Amino acid sequence: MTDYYIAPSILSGNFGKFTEEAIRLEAAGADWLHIDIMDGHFVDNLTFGAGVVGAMRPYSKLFFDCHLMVENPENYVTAFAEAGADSMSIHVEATSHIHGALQKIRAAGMKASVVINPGTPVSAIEPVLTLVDMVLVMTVNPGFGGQSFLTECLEKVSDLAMFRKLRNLNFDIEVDGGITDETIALAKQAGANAFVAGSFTFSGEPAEQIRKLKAQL
Ligand SMILES: O=C(CO)[C@H](O)[C@H](O)COP(=O)(O)O
Ligand SMILES: [Co+2]
Repeated sequence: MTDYYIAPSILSGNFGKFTEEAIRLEAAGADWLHIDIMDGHFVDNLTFGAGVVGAMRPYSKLFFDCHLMVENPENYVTAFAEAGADSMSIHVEATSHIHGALQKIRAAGMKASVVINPGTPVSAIEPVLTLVDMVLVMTVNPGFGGQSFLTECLEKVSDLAMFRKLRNLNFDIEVDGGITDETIALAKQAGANAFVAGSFTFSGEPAEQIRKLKAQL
């Protein structure tokens, strides 16, 4: 049986109240907490680093699903492991050493996940699909919340699901960007089982918004 995960993104929450937002999302029924780390280089936006993740950690039992939109993410593996991250999702476009970086994440005791931007084909990550616990398919260009879902990315989700079956692999498939109670059904149908939702979660009462998302699964 497939496990499905709703991962609200704290990117759309109140940046003055990270800990309170994490507590609120856990009470609202979130399965994971999606944490967007941006460096102002890989994407044109800046958020925060491992220090904030470590500060939230004692207040939440949620799985911390850390999405690093940073150049050379391999340099931050130890910091995120020490901060209590459960997984690190790193972009294949952000490092010349994706294979070694994913190995380093697992060696540090976290789940390893590789991310592809809308313009990156599945073939770019095929050589590392035996090394990952999850593939994150971006369904918007990374950097900002509140963008529209790119339907054309769904073909990559189905290709990954097919590849996984043919090779008898076992990774989760997450989608990130523009997920609503309508687009989540399309992503699920294509084969995704983890769904990031930032602006949708915070566009109403999070518990009610998460309930609407789960109703589609
Ligand atoms: O990685 C991200 C942006 O780069 C965010 O996780 C994503 O945009 C979530 O926000 P929304 O659900 O509003 O699209
Ligand atoms: Co994200």
